[in-house]
Amino acid sequence: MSALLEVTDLTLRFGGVKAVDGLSFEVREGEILAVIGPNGAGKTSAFNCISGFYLPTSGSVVFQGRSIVREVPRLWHSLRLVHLLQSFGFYRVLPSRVTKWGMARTFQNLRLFRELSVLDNVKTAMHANLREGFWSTLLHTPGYRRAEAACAREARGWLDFVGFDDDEELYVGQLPYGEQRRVEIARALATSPKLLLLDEPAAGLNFNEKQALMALIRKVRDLGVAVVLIEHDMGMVMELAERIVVLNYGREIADGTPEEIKADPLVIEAYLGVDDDGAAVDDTRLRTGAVSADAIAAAIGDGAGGASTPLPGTRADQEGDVR
Ligand SMILES: Nc1ncnc2c1ncn2[C@@H]1O[C@H](COP(=O)(O)OP(=O)(O)OP(=O)(O)O)[C@@H](O)[C@H]1O
Repeated sequence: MSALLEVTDLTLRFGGVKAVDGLSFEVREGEILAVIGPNGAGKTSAFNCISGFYLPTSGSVVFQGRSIVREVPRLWHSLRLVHLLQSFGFYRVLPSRVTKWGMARTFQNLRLFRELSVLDNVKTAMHANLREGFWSTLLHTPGYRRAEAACAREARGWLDFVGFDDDEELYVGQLPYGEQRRVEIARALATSPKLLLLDEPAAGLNFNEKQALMALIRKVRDLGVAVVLIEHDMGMVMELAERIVVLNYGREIADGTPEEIKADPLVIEAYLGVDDDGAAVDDTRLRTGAVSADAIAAAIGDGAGGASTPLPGTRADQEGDVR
């Protein structure tokens, strides 16, 4: 499988904070890749750089051979004109363009038009591709009406694909949270992506909804669309992802199959930190069996919708939260 997306040495600073620190990874065509890491590890910041919402401090992002992040000449840096130029669209590719190139995304906090109907929300994703001009739109010419009808048909097709079977004329704001998530995925798919980025798609979903979401993500992959998801539900990640990239403090600390990741001491340490003696859960203690990899993997994962079982005496146990 060839690389669809190549992220190289990506760095994003917020003042003194390095949210993303020299991150490099690639996404292959048609794969399901999970990006995991403790809270604040830089996952969403990386997504925002990749999809054109944030301008990284340095590094490159190449999607289907096209550069999303463009090198800014040193002169502009020294004249401190970088941000001014970028705000006018120079040296950057805007998110709308990235979407046209075939990358779609959803957000950690849903970004739907709550006052629009379900169908209209999905149609908005296709309007950018409508060829009808100003006058035909204003005059509602037969050509415009045909294009609109085709757009509505396609939007219904995507709603059907994601399993939305409620009333398409309801305002999105009237829908339960799980249904809104489906609509957001339908809207992303309506842009005909080659790569779909999902930011915590299972957040707030119950067990059955998570199961349905996993089935949907596999269905999307079967269309030939690569899916990259940020997710805290380790049960879901381990079951769904073909490959996992793990971040900690903005850096990649591991990249491998779910089995490799579960057994990786750095990953375990990143999630569990120190034990009650203040000692890091390190490789030696794992090898000697003082802490078993399986037990820690169970603590990292909470099953798709199930309850988590932190190890006694770990930070997760003390805080009551393994995210
Ligand atoms: N707009 C911002 N301004 C300043 N600092 C920010 C901003 N966005 C994120 N950060 C900081 O960057 C770091 C990475 O945050 P980010 O949200 O990318 O992490 P994350 O892995 O997605 O976390 P979570 O799993 O909690 O969503 C954190 O230290 C965060 O406080």
